[in-house]
Amino acid sequence: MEFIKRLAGLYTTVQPVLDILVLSFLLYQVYGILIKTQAVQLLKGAVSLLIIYAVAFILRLNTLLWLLNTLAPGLLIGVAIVFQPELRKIFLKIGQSDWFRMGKRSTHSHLDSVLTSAEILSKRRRGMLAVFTRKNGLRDIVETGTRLNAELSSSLLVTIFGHDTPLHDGAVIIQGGRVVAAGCFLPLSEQQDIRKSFGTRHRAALGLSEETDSVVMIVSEETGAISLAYDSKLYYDLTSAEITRQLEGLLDLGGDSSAMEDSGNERPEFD
Ligand SMILES: Nc1ncnc2c1ncn2[C@@H]1O[C@H](COP(=O)(O)OP(=O)(O)OP(=O)(O)O)[C@@H](O)[C@H]1O
Repeated sequence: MEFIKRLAGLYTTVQPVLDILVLSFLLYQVYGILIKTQAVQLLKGAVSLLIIYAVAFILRLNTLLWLLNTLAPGLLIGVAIVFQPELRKIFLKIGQSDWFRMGKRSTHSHLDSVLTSAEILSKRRRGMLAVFTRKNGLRDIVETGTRLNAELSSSLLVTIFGHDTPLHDGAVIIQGGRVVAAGCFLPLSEQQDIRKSFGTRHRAALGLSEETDSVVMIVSEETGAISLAYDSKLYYDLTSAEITRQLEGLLDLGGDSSAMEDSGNERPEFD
């Protein structure tokens, strides 16, 4: 009995810390999702309205307060309509998050296999789209293609993308060293400021990176450029060393993905 009382006493001390930790974690996750879905505009709008409301409340600007209170339901519906794509992306990310996933993770040799195949395909001017899954599951995307569940190897990827077979059209989904599916259809990005010369392959890679936390490697059929798309950005025409460094960080293989921001020539490719 004494022990339970002590435990309860200890919990009372720890409770505020736990409260703050859980709240910080949730706020951090929400912030991450907002940044990655480019819904910061939505946040800025909401904060501006809150500030106006607070000022009106403190200064007792009754007419403004009345107007804001009257318009609030309409504003909420309006915001939901105007920011429907952003809200959709936020909910998609939350819904697909699999924070407790225990599945196998990608390793260095998986990364090397994909990069080797990308280099071979690049020389042969064959296009490729390879998706590395991270926390978000891609069940819906996998359903659009053909399930393979095959062991990942560079020869398998070169076989898929190097020949005009039905599976070369679309993307392969890679998870934990296995090619889960091929010929998958990815959502197309609607970003306007992406380079005009980019076709649907690059748009599809960018589109998936807007809706999920996946990393997509693209080989351009036209130029042979190897690029990466993640966190709603496209990093065009990277060297093998840059790709390795990025993927090491993004797939938790001991590298540093923040290196992208530090080096000059690796800016996202928009104009
Ligand atoms: N939504 C999509 N999901 C998956 N793959 C797609 C999608 N849209 C296009 N692709 C792939 O991209 C190919 C068309 O590439 P397109 O030439 O339009 O793009 P691109 O970005 O200019 O690339 P490239 O530089 O390789 O020509 C299709 O044959 C198909 O394999």
